[in-house]
Amino acid sequence: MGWGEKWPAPAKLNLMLRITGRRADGYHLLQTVFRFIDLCDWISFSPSVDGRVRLRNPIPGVPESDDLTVRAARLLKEYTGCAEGVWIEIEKNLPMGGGLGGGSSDAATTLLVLNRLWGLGLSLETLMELGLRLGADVPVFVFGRAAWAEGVGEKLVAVSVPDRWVVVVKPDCHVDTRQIFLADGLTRNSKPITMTDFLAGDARNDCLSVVGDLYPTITEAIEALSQFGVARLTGTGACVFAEFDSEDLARRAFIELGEVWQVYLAKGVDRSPLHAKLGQGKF
Ligand SMILES: C[C@@](CO)(OP(=O)(O)O)[C@H](O)COP(=O)(O)OP(=O)(O)OC[C@H]1O[C@@H](n2ccc(N)nc2=O)[C@H](O)[C@@H]1O
Ligand SMILES: Nc1ncnc2c1ncn2[C@@H]1O[C@H](COP(=O)(O)OP(=O)(O)O)[C@@H](O)[C@H]1O
Repeated sequence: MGWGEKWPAPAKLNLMLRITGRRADGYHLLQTVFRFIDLCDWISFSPSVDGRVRLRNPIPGVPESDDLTVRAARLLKEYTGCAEGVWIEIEKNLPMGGGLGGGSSDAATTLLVLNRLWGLGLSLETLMELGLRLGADVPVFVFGRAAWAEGVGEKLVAVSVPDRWVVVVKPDCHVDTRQIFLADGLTRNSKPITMTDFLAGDARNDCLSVVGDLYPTITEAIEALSQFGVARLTGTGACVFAEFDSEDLARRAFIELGEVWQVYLAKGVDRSPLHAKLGQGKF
């Protein structure tokens, strides 16, 4: 591997999401199943001579120093004392505020790739801990496997979920995760379930009722997608998705829904495309 290569930052889906409690600091305790899809942002890195971390193409509306890739690179420097600098370039394909975890995935790709390029030798566990400081969704992207998650999403156990084709519909709205977790009507006391319960079909998302009330277009997207398959909300939205056993069925839904909605056709994968590219071995 070398400088200048493009590295994938895949999207995730929450195949179910239950809120089972709340910590003293206000963060919510969850049970969720994460799986990756082969829809990706792409990030490349080149060395800078002045030791600074800079973005070649800041995302409109996101100040450079707030960008999760910049924050991830600065955190690595601060944690290790590394004096290197880097130029980061992001090819942004994943919708923001969509519940696909794009910003978190960009951060994880930055942590894993710079750890290699800068020769820092940090373990996956350490990178997951650093990731958690950036956001609750970052650890799973560092982990790189479909996972059953608890805590705020940092207690992860690898799981295998069936291979599926996926259609994702992106309603024309951005959902603020914080706003959903602050909502009065949010269910916060769901009974914990097991992976067996999930596999038997218990796959609801506790955020859906609040999200649907606040954003009627998300309810409409669920209704539209339900004509083709079982439609679910990922994370706190805005995206909704359905899984299909065959590419043909998925493609039919993708084409028909694409006449009205912003849609994506993707394949579910158990292993993150980033980890597949990084290969086995030491992080
Ligand atoms: C709930 C999930 C499921 O994947 O939703 P999505 O963001 O993917 O839609 C995530 O865990 C979200 O993770 P992430 O998007 O990284 O959230 P963070 O930046 O850590 O938190 C944003 C805000 O949401 C609230 N928050 C987040 C996670 C959590 N378990 N409990 C919370 O109460 C907190 O108020 C926090 O300030
Ligand atoms: N590299 C990045 N890509 C996307 N969003 C980013 C990035 N860096 C910071 N953000 C901020 O994080 C917010 C959530 O983005 P994102 O992870 O795409 O959504 P979600 O958590 O709903 O999947 C964005 O609205 C943006 O303000």
